[in-house]
Order: sequence, then structure tokens, then C-alpha cells
Amino acid sequence: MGTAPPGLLSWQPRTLSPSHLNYEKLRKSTARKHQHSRHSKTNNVGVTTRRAHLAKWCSQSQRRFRDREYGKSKEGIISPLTLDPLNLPNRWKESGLPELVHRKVQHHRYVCCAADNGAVFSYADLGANGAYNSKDHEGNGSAVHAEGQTFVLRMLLFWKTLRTFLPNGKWWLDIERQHQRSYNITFTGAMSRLWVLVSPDKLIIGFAFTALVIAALSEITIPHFVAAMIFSAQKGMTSDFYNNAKLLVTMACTYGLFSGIRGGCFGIANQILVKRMREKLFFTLLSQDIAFFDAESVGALTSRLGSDCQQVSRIIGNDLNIMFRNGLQGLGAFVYLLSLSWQLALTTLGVCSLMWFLTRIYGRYQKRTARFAQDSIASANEVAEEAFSLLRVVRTFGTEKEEAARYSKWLKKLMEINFRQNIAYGFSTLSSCTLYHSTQVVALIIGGGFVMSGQISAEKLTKFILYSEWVVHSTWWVGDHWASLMQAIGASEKVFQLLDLPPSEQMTSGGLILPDVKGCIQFVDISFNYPTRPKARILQNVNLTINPGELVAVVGLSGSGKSTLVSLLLRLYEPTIGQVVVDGVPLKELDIKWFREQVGVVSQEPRLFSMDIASNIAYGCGGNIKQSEIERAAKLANAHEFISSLPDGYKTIVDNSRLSGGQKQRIAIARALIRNPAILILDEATSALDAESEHLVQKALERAMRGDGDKNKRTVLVIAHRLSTIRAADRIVVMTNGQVAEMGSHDELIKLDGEYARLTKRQLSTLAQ
Ligand SMILES: Nc1ncnc2c1ncn2[C@@H]1O[C@H](COP(=O)(O)OP(=O)(O)OP(=O)(O)O)[C@@H](O)[C@H]1O
Repeated sequence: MGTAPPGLLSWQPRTLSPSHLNYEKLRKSTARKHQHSRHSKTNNVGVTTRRAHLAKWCSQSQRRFRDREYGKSKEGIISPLTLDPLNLPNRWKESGLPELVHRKVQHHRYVCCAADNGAVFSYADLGANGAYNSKDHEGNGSAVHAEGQTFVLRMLLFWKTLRTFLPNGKWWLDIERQHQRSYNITFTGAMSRLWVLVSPDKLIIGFAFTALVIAALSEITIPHFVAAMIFSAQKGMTSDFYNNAKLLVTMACTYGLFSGIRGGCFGIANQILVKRMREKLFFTLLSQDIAFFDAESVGALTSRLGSDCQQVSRIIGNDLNIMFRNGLQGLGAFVYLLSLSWQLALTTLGVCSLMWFLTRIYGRYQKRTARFAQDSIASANEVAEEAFSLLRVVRTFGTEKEEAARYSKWLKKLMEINFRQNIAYGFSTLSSCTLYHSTQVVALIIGGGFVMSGQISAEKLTKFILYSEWVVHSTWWVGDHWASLMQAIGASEKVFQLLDLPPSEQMTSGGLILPDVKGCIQFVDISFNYPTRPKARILQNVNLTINPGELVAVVGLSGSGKSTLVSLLLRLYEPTIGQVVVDGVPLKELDIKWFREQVGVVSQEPRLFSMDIASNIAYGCGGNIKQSEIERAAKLANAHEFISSLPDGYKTIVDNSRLSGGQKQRIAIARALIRNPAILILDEATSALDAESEHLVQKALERAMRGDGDKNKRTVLVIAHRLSTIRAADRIVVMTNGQVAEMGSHDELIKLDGEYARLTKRQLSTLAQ
């Protein structure tokens, strides 16, 4: 006994009723529902249509059984399956007649069986997703005894699938919902934006277009001279023949020369465009608020800079160039056609108009697909960037396959989009090719008639055919590059959207520059939510004053808002309520660039740039820093010794992974100290270090905090987890849940026996264990 088709063994006899077996009734009722659905425009149209087809299929199967046609025609293919007798309805066993049963399995899912004496021959499964599969008893292929209907059903399925990826099909609606974007750039919008980018190099663009016009016009004359040479040779007109030959050679050479100039100039214009676009985009991105980078991923942004800008480069270098050339040639050829025979010219115009109409539709399609394709590329890049930057974590956890799967999920999406693009391209090519050749056929048929009736000469008809081919060919090329241009515009939509972002207010507004910074910092009634989490209150009514030259330590549990306080002091975010005041001036009113120059920051995870150590230390100080100043800062940071022991000393190229945590930290301290900052912020600068490194870094920090060798004592804000490192602080601020819970010196807080005392005890007991 073979395997039963899915769903049949679970078939319950009690679900059968005479009405279920009445196919005519089923057909009529579904036809009625179908009619109703059409009128009421409900979503049931598809379901009832399929039910109607199913009912028809059932009744035809039944007829075929009766006629025994089934057994005859499909011998050898069908091997009837006997069902488990326990699960078989009695009427099947008793009737001895072929029966067709149907059963409603789910809301609109049917399984239909053709049965003869308990033998199941085939079934059709109308899936909930609308897929219509008719299969033989073993679930293989289509239902063998109803091939006529199966073809219809297959066509139905094909049409249904096709509809999903036609413009406005379900696939588009789904994907558009995923990539919701309000920004939409038009052709003219994109062109004017590009013009702004390339207009500083008008000369090169001018050269390119002049060369384009000369090359196009000389090329278009070539068929005329070819035909003239052939017919002058045929007529034995020697001088005409040689004159035409000379002109042909001149035109061919002119065409070659100016094509070269055109190609070169457009290529250069292209490079200029991409370079400017990338520069502008890069700067626009750098000018955004930090909150912008909380919402956008680095991988996606670099993809916009790379892949999307490259797509835009096609517009001028390739698409516009070819469209202009072919547009000009097509127009010239059409004028020539009109001079030969206006009737024939109009037939060519008709075909070209149709071709252009189809291309416009295809262009719109390409624009949409390109947008989604670029989004998928950006998402894939995001995954790749993340995986590469966290490669040590990936390797440690052995998640290479998972990361590869995450990456290939986006590649799969991209492939789906490309698949649709290619199908559309296939349709576009099909229509263009058909129309292309139909012009020649129509022109030959009509033109042949004209030649036979003596209205035009054979030479004219030959020229006509050559030039009409040119017109159609030009229309085809213009259309093809129009679609490609729309694709590039679609791909560049996000780039233009990003380019339109206004720079952060901090970058544009000036502000006060104080004669000198005393270092008095006040957090006045600060409450704060991160823009990406507007509902989570991170800081709540924080009031804190740090006096000039004071060393204040902020401690508290992880997540209590210590680093957020530092971010607000550096104005990386604006407080939701309240303000930060420096030396009596609200931070908002100060020139933020100048203010940041007065602050030295050493963070928990120092990041180094891929450049030499000296440049890393002097980072952000302009180009006037002397080697002696760099070395002095390195000595203060306890880094000079290890830097000098490296083979290339201060010229050693480093990055984030080529030095130990302690070494990186000391370079970061040197970077903070070289500015001789009035305010020093140490954000858990030693928390990730081992005992030896911590000792070295701590000594460097102490020296930095004291302002060794500097006239003024600097204001220092230390955030620390290890409470042993902040005992000497003038004041300790304890934060809990975004609020200042306690404040005082170490001894005062221990005496208070509150949160600080609890934290200290816990750390001491952990160390003792
Ligand atoms: N960029 C951000 N966007 C949204 N929420 C953030 C962001 N940075 C921090 N948070 C949240 O703000 C809260 C406070 O974070 P913060 O880094 O200020 O705490 P912390 O006290 O410095 O913690 P730790 O000692 O672990 O560094 C946390 O709940 C954190 O999840």
C-alpha cells in the first residue's frame, strides 16, 4: 500500500453529505458566490473563482471516469492506491462506482479525490495561499486524468504569480510597506540636483555636448552616403561615386574623432560628479546630530556613499550621453524620412510612439525596483559591516554560519528584486524587438507598393529602410537608457534624501567664545530622554554644580545615567528640560567647536584612527603641533616608554586592534592632555584594564588631574566603577535611576551609610573573596 495523499487519511466519513457530492450544486453555488463577490468587490473574488474552477474540474473528472477515458489514456501512469479500509467511507466500498468527493479542510482549502472502489486516483489541493496544485495519488505532479483543466489551473496559477510582480501587484505593496518612504524624486528634480553638482565644471560638460552633437550628426549622414555610393555605382556615375566616397570617409573620421572626445569628456564629468556627490554626502552625514547616528546604521550609510553614488554616476556618463546622442540622431533621421515620404515616416512614428510608451512604463518599474534593490544592498552591507567589526565576537561564539545566513537573507531579497527586474527587462526587450522589426516589415510592404506604383524610387525606399531602422533603433536606445536612468534615479533617491538633511544646528550657529575657561560647570534641573527612546526618561531633575578646579567623581549602578551626563556636557545631545551652564553661560550660547577644544575626554573604550601614533595623539589639534609637544603629552600619559620601544616609535601605524587596551588608553590620555584642557572628563577610563595597566594609567590620570606643570588646576569630572580610584575626589556624586541620590566626600558618604556606602562595601567584599 502506498502513501496516502496529505489530508486523506485524516478524512472523516461524517463530513460527507449528499450535498457535498453534488458537483452541479457546488458549481452553481460557487458561481453565485463568485458573482456576488464581483459585485460586492470583496476579497473573496479569488477564492470563489478558484472554487468555481474546482467544481468544474470535479464534474469533468467524474464524466471522464464514467466514459472510461481515464483508464485508456493514462495507462501506466496511474497506480491506484488503496486506502486504509478503516478510514474509508462505507459508500466508497459499497458503490463500486467511481465517485468524486470533496471536502472542505480549512476556510478555503479543498481536497478533491477521484475514487473508484476505494481507490484514489488523484486529488487537487487548493492551498490557503491560493496556489492550485493538482496531483496524482502519490502527490506527484499534476492530476493526470484532467490535463485539460490542469492546464487552465496552471495558467491561473501563473497569472496569479505574474500579477504579484506587475506594478501595483501584491509583492510591490508588501515591499513598499516594508520600505516606507515619503521622499520621491522626479526626473527634473534629479537633473537639477545633478546640474548643481557638475555645474562648476561647465567647460568639460560643454566640450562633451559639442563633441556629442558633431559625432551624432556626422554618424547620421553615413547611411545616406552608403546608399548614394551603391546607387551611383549601379548607375555608372563615377564622379558622384568618388565624391560620395570622400564624404563618407570624412564623416566616418569626424564621427570617430568626436566620439572619442565625447566619451572622454563624459567620463571625466562622471568622475567629477561622483566625487562631488560623495564629498557632499560625507560632509552632510558628518554634520548630523549624534541622535541621527543612533537611528542609522554605519553599514547602511557607507553603502549609500559607495554603491548608491556609483549608481548615480551612470546618469551622466552613460544614460544622458546615449539618450542625447540617439535622440539627436533619431530626430535627424526622422526629418530625413519626412523628406523621403511623409506617409512612410508617419508609420515609423506610430511604431516609435508605441515603443516609447512601453518604455515609459518599464522605466517607472525600474525606478521602483532600483530603490528597493539599493535598500537591500544597504541592509546587506549593514550586516557585513557589523560582522566584520565584531569579528572577534563572531569567532569566539562560532556564529560564522549564522552571520552568513543573516547576510544571505538580504542577498535573497536582492535576488528576488533582480529576478523581477530581469523578467520586466525580458518583456521590454520582447516588445522592443517585435516593434523594431515590425517597422521594417510595414515600411517594406507599404514602400514596396509605392515603388511598384512608381511613387518613389528603389533608391529612396532603400534610404528609407536604412533611416527608419535608425529612427527605431534610436527610440529603442533612448527608451533603454531612459529605463536605466530611471533605475539610477530610483537608486539615488536615498542619497538625495540624505543630501537634503539640514546640518545640525550646532554646526551652523556660531556662539560666544570666552576669553578663558575657569571650568565652572552647572547642570541646572536637567531631565533627558534619548531621541530614539522618547518614552524612557534617562535623567530626572539633575542639579549639580562643579566648581573650577574641583575633582568630582560620579558613581552609580550601571545604567544610572553617568555617561549621559557627560554627553550632555559635551552637547552631543540637548537636554529635554533644563540646561548646562559653563562659567555662567548656557552651553547653547557658546561656540560649541571652541568649547569642545577646551575639554579633554578619555572614554572607557578609546578608539584610535588608522594612522601613526603621533597623528593619533595630535588628533584635532590642527597641523601646528611640534613633536616635542606630542612627546610631552605622551610622557604625562605614561605612554612615551612603550611608544619609544616600538620599531617605528611615534611613526608606528596603529588602529583599534594593534595595541593592548592599556596602551590605547594611554594614547587616548595623551590625546586629551595635549590640548591642555581646562576641563578633563574621564569616563571609566580604567575599568577595562588589568592591574598593571591600571596602575600605569591611574598614575597618568592622577598627573593629568593635578594639571602637572600647568598653571591652572583643571576641573575634572570622573566617572568610575572602581570606587578605590576616586577616594581622593573633592566630591562624590552618587546617581541612581537618573537622579542624584547622594553627594559629598568619601568620608561623608561612608558616614551617611547610604547607597555609596553599600556600593563600597559590596566592592570590598568582592575583592576580599
Ligand atoms: N544612544 C542611546 N540611545 C538610547 N538609549 C541610550 C543611549 N545611550 C544610553 N542609553 C540608555 O540610557 C541609560 C543610561 O545609560 P548611561 O550610559 O548613561 O549609563 P551609565 O550609568 O553610564 O552606565 P555604565 O556605567 O554601564 O556605563 C541606559 O538605560 C541606556 O540603555
